[in-house]
Amino acid sequence: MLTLDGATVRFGERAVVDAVDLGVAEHEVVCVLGPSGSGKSTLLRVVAGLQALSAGRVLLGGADQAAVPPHRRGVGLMFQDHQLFPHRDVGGNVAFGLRVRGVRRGSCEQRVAGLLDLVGLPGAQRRAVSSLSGGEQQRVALARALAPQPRLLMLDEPLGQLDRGLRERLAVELRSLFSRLGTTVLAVTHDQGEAFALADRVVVMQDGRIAQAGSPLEVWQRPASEFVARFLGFENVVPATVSATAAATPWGPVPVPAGSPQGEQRVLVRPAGVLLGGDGLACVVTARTFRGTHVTLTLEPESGPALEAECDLAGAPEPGARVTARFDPAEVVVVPAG
Ligand SMILES: Nc1ncnc2c1ncn2[C@@H]1O[C@H](COP(=O)(O)OP(=O)(O)OP(=O)(O)O)[C@@H](O)[C@H]1O
Repeated sequence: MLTLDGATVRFGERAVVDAVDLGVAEHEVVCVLGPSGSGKSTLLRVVAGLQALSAGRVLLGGADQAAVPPHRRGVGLMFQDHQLFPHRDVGGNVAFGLRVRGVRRGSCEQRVAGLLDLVGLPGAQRRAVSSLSGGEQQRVALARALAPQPRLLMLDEPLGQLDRGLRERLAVELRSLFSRLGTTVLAVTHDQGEAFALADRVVVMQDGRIAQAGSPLEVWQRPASEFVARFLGFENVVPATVSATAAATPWGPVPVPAGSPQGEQRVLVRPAGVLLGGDGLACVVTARTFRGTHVTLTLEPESGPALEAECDLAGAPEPGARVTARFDPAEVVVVPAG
């Protein structure tokens, strides 16, 4: 459906999108994830035809888009601030793309009603946009983007403005909606939870380049670099010298899975892999955070940086308690620095 081939955008000397190769298959939902300024929005603008390439190609359905203006590309774009027309009602907003394409009033009204059902706002045609909550406005913006049946739907921080609870719920709803409709989606977000809930495939960007691409599970289980690991929120990452199945780290020896890369690397220990008790690294508990199903502890070890540990609600030690920490190799990943 979509192929980016060495796509590069330079502003002055700086490549904001740097030789990106990326494919999106029909019916696939791909989420581009990355910190602010990593080039995500520019990438979407390139595909939409709103930003010219300095080098490389954009192909849609196999056809080079270099000479195709934005309105002829058949892509829908939904921005983070949803940009609804405040003076049109909900129906007028959803119908906008249909009316400009010359769809007749009767079939237009039918389509609008169907789309509002689809996004969970049945019968909302005559409501004023200003009377809607943030989440409802988001749904209207989505219905408007879906209305012309774009072959590729692009979402820029689709749930960015909403509070966390609503964002998670809408991400799950969107995912099921897209799979029912068979929509091909390229979304960008800086929120890993949103990306993981929405996507078949996640693409992590770092300074205009792809740092890692894979299924949410692959990326979560095996971050490709220290950058990706930290971006996903993993804090337990230290320099390490790996030899066979042990790594020398500032925390002392850490067991690593067989087949791990050897030599100077970084070691990531997932919080669930920091086990309390037994013969291990002496630590003091400095913080305890309740997470609903478990407790996250911050430990200050006798050597090395702070450690984050996850443990059961029952019997979780209090701040100030002295504990020992061991490491479960199943939760340890050796990653390259960078
Ligand atoms: N027209 C422009 N001229 C110069 N620099 C630009 C232009 N557009 C974007 N940039 C720069 O390119 C970089 C990438 O911007 P982009 O908006 O693609 O990042 P992003 O990953 O989408 O960030 P955010 O999550 O904050 O929206 C930023 O440093 C930005 O300042």
